[in-house]
Parts: sequence; C-alpha cells; structure tokens
Amino acid sequence: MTSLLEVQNLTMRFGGLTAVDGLNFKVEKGHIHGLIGPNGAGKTTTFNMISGFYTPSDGKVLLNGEEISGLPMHHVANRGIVRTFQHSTLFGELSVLDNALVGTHMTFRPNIFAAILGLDGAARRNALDRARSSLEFFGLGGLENELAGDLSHGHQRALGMAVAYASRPDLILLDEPFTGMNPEETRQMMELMRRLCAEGTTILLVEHDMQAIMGLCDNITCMSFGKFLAEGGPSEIRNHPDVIEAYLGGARHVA
Ligand SMILES: Nc1ncnc2c1ncn2[C@@H]1O[C@H](COP(=O)(O)OP(=O)(O)OP(=O)(O)O)[C@@H](O)[C@H]1O
Repeated sequence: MTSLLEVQNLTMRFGGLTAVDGLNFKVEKGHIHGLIGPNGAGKTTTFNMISGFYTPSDGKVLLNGEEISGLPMHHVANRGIVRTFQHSTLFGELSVLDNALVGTHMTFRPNIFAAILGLDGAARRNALDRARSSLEFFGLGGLENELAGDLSHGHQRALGMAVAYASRPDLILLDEPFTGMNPEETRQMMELMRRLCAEGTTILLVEHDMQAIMGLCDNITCMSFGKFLAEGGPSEIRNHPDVIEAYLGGARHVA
C-alpha cells in the first residue's frame, strides 16, 4: 500500500554543512507521526523540504506516490500539505475570522474575471463556511471578532491550527506546537490533535515535549545529526538504546 508521505534519501546541504543526510521514512494515512531528535538534528530543515520551503539538495518527497519535491509551497499546499511554524505567524491586527480566511486562501484563488462577473460569490461563501467551521472545530467559534493578537497563548496556538486546517489538508506538519504551553493547554492541544486525526487529517509532528510525543504518536522517527537513527512506536523509541544515547549526549532525557 502506498504511504501518504514518503521521503527517500532526503538531503539538504548548506555550504559545507549537511543538515539532513540521506533521510528515509514514511508517514501512513490516519497516523500521528512524530519526528524527534536532539537540537540541531535537522527536523525543521526536513519540514522545510517537505512543505516546499526548501528544494532538497538530493532525494525525493512523495505524496501518495507522486513526487512533490521542488514544488513551490503554494503548489504543495494545493496538493494537501500545510505546515505551522515554531513561532506564531498569525496576523495580530486582524480578527480571528480573517486569520482563518487567510488559511482557506490556500485553495481559494479569486479570479479577476470571475470577480468582475460576480461569479466568485459562491467560492467566497464556501471559504467563509470553511473558516467558521474550522474555528468551531478548535473551540474558537465565539471569538471570531476578537483580534488575534488579544488571544491567550493557548488560543493563539489553537488559531494557528485552525488556520492550517481551514484549507482542509490531508497532512498537517506541526512544528513544536506545545512550546510555552502550561499543562492544561498541553492537555487541550493533545485532545484537539486526536480529534483532528479522527476527522481524517494525518499529522506529522516535530516536538521536544516527550510526554506529548509518547502520548499522541502512532509511530515515531528519531533523527540525530541529520541522519535517521531509529523508528517505532512510543515504547520502542522510549527504550531504544541509540535514542537514549542521542538524548543523553545532548543532555536531554527521553520521558
Ligand atoms: N538556513 C540555514 N543555513 C545554514 N545552516 C542551517 C540553516 N538551517 C539550519 N541550519 C543548520 O542545520 C542543522 C539542522 O538545523 P534544524 O533547525 O533543521 O534542526 P532541528 O532538529 O529542527 O533543531 P531544533 O530542535 O533546535 O529546532 C543545524 O546545525 C543548523 O544550524
């Protein structure tokens, strides 16, 4: 069976530094898949290649068996992959609803001729419906007229997810979504991710919060110094000697 996402020999060189070095892994449809590794292991660079932000120096990214590596980000988004960033990329001066509408823009492209003829009204209504239902899904329905910049940290994180979900992607790449969250916000965010997955969205998650990773993921790929290190379910990874060594070497502990 073809995996939803597959990276083959994925490699990124920055001058003399090989940040990602011949990486191979697969993400199965319907899974929450973790990508972990000590600081500087190459996780964000891998995300940047999958989402089209970087063109790989070598290797391929396949979505449903079709190569997407080297496509620009908006083409990758149109194929069904969107990402969130480590730090908030919300428009703080815009309303919560307008931020969600920006997310729908991934697949809603107003056409000047359609606009002149007034033919894009249905597409606009469709975008509005998707933005609103995405906000509802993430528990932000009552906040659509608030400014995004006025929301609490937890709500801003949920809005970041709602913006990504507004284009109804097949795969969401989440880069450290739990950073700066208190335990209650973390619990709520984990619940949202489980619901998102149950709705049919596959998730690839980069995260340092090992409790969240171990509690959420079906499968985990661990990388170290740009290379594949280990793969398996939470208990396998937690007890894997190479993973423990990689984290202890970096003075971090696997939960
Ligand atoms: N644009 C760039 N130019 C040069 N070097 C880079 C660039 N981006 C990343 N690197 C280097 O590539 C390596 C991998 O970085 P990357 O950010 O992908 O790691 P990471 O696993 O996401 O780390 P962290 O967990 O700290 O976010 C690091 O040595 C980093 O300094």
